[in-house]
Amino acid sequence: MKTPNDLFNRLKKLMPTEVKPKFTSGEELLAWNQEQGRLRSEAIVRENRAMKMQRIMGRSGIRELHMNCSFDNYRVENEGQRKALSLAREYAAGFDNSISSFVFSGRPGTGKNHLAAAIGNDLIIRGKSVLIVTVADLMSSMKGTFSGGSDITEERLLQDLSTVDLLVIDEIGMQSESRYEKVIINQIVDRRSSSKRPTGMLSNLDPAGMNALLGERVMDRMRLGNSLWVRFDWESYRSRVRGDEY
Ligand SMILES: Nc1ncnc2c1ncn2[C@@H]1O[C@H](COP(=O)(O)OP(=O)(O)OP(=O)(O)O)[C@@H](O)[C@H]1O
Repeated sequence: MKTPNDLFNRLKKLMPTEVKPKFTSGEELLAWNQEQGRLRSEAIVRENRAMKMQRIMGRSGIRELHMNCSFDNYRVENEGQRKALSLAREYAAGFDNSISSFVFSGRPGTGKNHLAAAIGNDLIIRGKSVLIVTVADLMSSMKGTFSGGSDITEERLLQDLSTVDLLVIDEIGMQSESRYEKVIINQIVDRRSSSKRPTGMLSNLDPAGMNALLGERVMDRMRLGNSLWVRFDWESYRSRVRGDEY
């Protein structure tokens, strides 16, 4: 059997003298080859992940508006924000192998999406798949699978939603959720928690309101492990957003 050194010596003979190879021995050639294989398989995983997001929502996992939200550009002006920021950072840092979900509830414009996107952006950099989606978008994707022209089934979409590393469901309670919406959210949270995948929820309702809306069964699953529940009860930041800060 040919060794990496035999192969390297043959390559050397074939190579024009002015070409400087990236390696100088058979061992280096082998290591280079293995590294290229590793980089290629990482690229394939990334491509598959991006394709999955496109398939689920027709876009990347975090909306453009929130792509630049980070822990560093979340401004702290009161104790509540300081605590929320620190808990969100801790949540992201401890995400690997964790089953813990999070619920950010409270007033509009207080940074629930900002901190959820900061968690998501941090995880994406670490190679995780993240999808932040509103209930309305979720339902229109589900309903889209019923149309004759759709090439994705309801089951496939549910499966995709249940297997992203972090799914964040936004605007819970914006409309009076229909029975179908409750069943779908129930199924997604159920599937995700039984396969040990965490879910994030963002809502203007308080925990009691979320319980009344989605039911004890779903909200109990959101408490698995060391889950994070934060109340955002300060003034809206929206009037201060200029649009060019990040
Ligand atoms: N503490 C903060 N520092 C910097 N930017 C902030 C802060 N809080 C909120 N923002 C910005 O204000 C805007 C509104 O915040 P965000 O969308 O996170 O609010 P929300 O709590 O999710 O609101 P809603 O309940 O209405 O969806 C965003 O552009 C966000 O980046």
